[in-house]
Amino acid sequence: MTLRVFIDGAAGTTGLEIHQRLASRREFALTILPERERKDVDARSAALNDADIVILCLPDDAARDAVAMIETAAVRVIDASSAHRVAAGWTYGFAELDPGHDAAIASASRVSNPGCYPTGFLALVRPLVRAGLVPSDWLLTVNATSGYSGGGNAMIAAFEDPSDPHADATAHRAYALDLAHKHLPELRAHAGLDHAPIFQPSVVRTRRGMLVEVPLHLHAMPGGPTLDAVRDALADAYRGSEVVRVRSDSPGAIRVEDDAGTDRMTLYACGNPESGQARLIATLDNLGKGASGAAVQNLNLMAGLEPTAGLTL
Ligand SMILES: NC(=O)C1=CN([C@@H]2O[C@H](COP(=O)(O)OP(=O)(O)OC[C@H]3O[C@@H](n4cnc5c(N)ncnc54)[C@H](OP(=O)(O)O)[C@@H]3O)[C@@H](O)[C@H]2O)C=CC1
Ligand SMILES: CC(=O)N[C@@H](CCC(=O)OP(=O)(O)O)C(=O)O
Repeated sequence: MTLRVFIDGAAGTTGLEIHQRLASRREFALTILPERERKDVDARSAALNDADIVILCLPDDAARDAVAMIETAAVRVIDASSAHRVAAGWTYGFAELDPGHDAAIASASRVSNPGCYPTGFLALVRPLVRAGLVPSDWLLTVNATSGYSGGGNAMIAAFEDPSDPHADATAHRAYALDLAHKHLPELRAHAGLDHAPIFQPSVVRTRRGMLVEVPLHLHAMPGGPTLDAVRDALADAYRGSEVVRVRSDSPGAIRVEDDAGTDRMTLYACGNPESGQARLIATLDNLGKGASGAAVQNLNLMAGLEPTAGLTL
């Protein structure tokens, strides 16, 4: 059966990438509104209610409005925005979050795609909390770097503006200095932590890619887990996954672009076994596993298809 899929926000960075990934898929009949109608409430309402599955690639407020416009739970939703990531009645769309979580997504009516930074953080931390290696009340920090496409069309235009002589002035910019970034609720809740981490994001002059890092003083933690125990817990959590890969080595350097252009994520447990200090690192593409790739993975699951169909791994 061909499923009718409406991408609301298809002219945006995330929506465009989802459109490109789905354009050649025969299992789906896509609805994309023309430029003159893409913000027309009547046209969007008709498309939203005529679909089997809608994918929202909109700012948070517009995503909430879109959900309110849907008249029946029979229309299933994947929301790429941060509007519903800790909302009751929504399934968090990170298939590898826990064993069996892919089945919860497959049967869900309302699925919220994870944030790009949380995808890296949760992949590193949640299995360690689940295994009891990181206590739920431990205080964590997450340092992260994103390509500028993470800021959508507006940030891409600012970094690439040919008319601005200063457009290339920024190599690296720290932000969210008020420690109130919109990702904090999902970072805490889905990691299973009592306290939100200190979240230190930055954006760099590369178009896409992401590096998310969690430092740990293993020696100070209850039980003093070893670096090997941490690496083994990560390897156990993602054994058999085509999307999330755990490297057993510790390379000399890891680049923000290492997984750019793909829908995969790579995890590392680096550090110094002598001093008992670790640097857990995830690389992914903010527009791949961090957004559009995850949305297509969730769509595949909800449609009962091979989860990795159409993904670049
Ligand atoms: N970029 C990324 O790496 C990631 C983005 N996301 C999330 O995906 C969502 C989309 O982000 P992104 O693609 O980057 O953003 P963009 O700004 O690139 O795209 C958003 C699109 O939504 C359109 N839009 C805004 N309001 C409405 C409306 N009322 N009705 C219809 N269309 C509307 C915009 O049109 P116009 O520009 O004309 O206003 C634009 O085309 C966000 O919620 C973001 O948090 C999630 C993970 C990663
Ligand atoms: C570089 C940059 O600005 N990144 C965005 C995060 C990406 C985004 O808005 O989307 P999600 O919340 O859905 O991940 C930010 O920090 O707000």
